[in-house]
Amino acid sequence: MTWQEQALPADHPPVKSGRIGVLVVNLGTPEAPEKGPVKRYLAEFLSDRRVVEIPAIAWQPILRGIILNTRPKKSAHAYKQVWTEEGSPLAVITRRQAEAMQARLGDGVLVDWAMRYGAPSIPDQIQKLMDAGCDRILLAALYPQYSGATTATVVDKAADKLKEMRWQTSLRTLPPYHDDPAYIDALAQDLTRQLDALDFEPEVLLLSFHGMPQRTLELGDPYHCHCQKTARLLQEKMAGRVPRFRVTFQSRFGPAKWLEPATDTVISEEAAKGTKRLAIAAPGFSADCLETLEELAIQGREQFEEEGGEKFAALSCLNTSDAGLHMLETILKRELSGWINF
Ligand SMILES: C=CC1=C(C)c2cc3[nH]c(cc4nc(cc5[nH]c(cc1n2)c(C)c5CCC(=O)O)C(CCC(=O)O)=C4C)c(C)c3C=C
Ligand SMILES: [Fe+2]
Ligand SMILES: [Fe+2]
Repeated sequence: MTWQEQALPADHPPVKSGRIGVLVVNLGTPEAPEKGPVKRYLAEFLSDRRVVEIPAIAWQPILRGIILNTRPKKSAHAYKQVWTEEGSPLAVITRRQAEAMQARLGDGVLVDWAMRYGAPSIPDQIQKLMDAGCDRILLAALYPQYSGATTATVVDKAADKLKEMRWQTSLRTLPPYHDDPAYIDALAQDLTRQLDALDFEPEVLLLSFHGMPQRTLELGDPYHCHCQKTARLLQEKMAGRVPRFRVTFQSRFGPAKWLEPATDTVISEEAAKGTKRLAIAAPGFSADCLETLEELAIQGREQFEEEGGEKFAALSCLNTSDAGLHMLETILKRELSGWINF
């Protein structure tokens, strides 16, 4: 009998079987569009020190005393307007993206998905992949533009899980892809397809990115620069398809100064100067979610029409479009190279 054939002691930890896992991650979303689940979700999200960079001793009383007593009701109402039979759009689309990647990457890898806040959690999904024999995992947070509040906190959460282990899985993380030709091409192709299908020609296309506190830019977070670079490359690629592009930042939260110009301010400015036909895209979101479906498609439209606009279109995110899936397949395969060659 060779040593490889000897039985392991009963209490021996499971032997990993050399499989490769991919964990697709996005922000997270409540379990239901009701006050209780929204409150639990917001409590977890807004307690993350990467998201709200105020010392806990000052922030937690504000969060627990004010925000978690007022915002959940309002947010639950907003979630109700976009909720689907299968659940929250962000979770449903992320799951479908992972399923599509499993089909495209083949049996050589196991693809699963997780939410940074809420369920399925990153630690549970890492455990699941390891239980299935993965000793190498590619952690793919689907944020094209890097920020401490999004990309870094996903890595922190995975590292918290690995901290518990004697025998860790190897981990790779997907780099930001804000200027990757595969991403820019996918956006240009998919937005052009959607513009071609409209029954009007927009005078302006707003490129609306999620906002961040202005302070994060001053502290060196590359997020703002990544958004600007995505926008510049996309405008170059789509040159001539719409007369004007404008970069804006949405979803301001709290009283601090956020990145400008704000999307709602720009919608007002455009309406005030007589723009009648406006389209809006959200290239920083890899999946449609509350921020695109409610804030842009519902509130944005209402605002533009009330202020004198006539034609409005909120374009979809890459989601599971052909262009979007092709892009994800390209960047995941590239990141897996050396582990598995396609
Ligand atoms: C795409 C990148 C995102 C960045 C950067 C980001 C920063 C950021 N967000 C908040 C506060 C909130 N964001 C909320 C929702 C939300 N945010 C993102 C993405 C980014 N956030 C997504 C995809 C979503 C949608 C989630 C969904 O369920 O569909 C919310 C919750 C909704 C609400 O109550 O309005 C809050 C709050 C901060 C403070 C921040 C940067 C520091
Ligand atoms: Fe956010
Ligand atoms: Fe910048």
